[in-house]
Amino acid sequence: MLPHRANVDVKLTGYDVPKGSNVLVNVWAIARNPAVWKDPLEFWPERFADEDVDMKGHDFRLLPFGAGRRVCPGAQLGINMVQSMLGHLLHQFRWERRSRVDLFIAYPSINPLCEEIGRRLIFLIAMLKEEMYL
Ligand code: HEM
Repeated sequence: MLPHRANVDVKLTGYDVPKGSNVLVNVWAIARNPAVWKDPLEFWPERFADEDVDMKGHDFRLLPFGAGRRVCPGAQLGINMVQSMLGHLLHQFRWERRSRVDLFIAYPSINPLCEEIGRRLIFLIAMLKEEMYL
């Protein structure tokens, strides 16, 4: 999650977080935690159809838009845009399932790209942190 800064001394689940600390919620780890999600590394979107998972910040298992006071104000617009884009793709193209696709095995070249993008994002965040309020 985007970094935030504690503006007061606070105790969180037994840990002292001093005022001024940078705080990051590790959503990457939450999403891959088998205690939270069954077979977390499986691409299995039906998992969300089976239970009612709020994605606007009330269910801490899934936080695509963050939570609390700094939750993404564009969440509904984002959801509408994704649905509209998906609808257009489904409408304009004929889709068929050839075989089971493992995205990471099928496109190994994506991995280094993801890592590079990740590195650049971390660099960008570090720069923003210097320049701004993060
Ligand atoms: C699917 C699309 C989107 C995703 C996944 C997304 C995700 C996020 C996340 C994770 C945060 C950080 C929340 C936190 O720190 O707790 C955020 C913040 C923010 N988002 Fe989005 N967002 C999306 C679309 C949009 C759109 C369409 C807009 C505006 C039109 C927008 C405007 C913002 C703004 C202004 C913030 C900063 C809020 C603050 O710090 O007070 N987002 N978003």
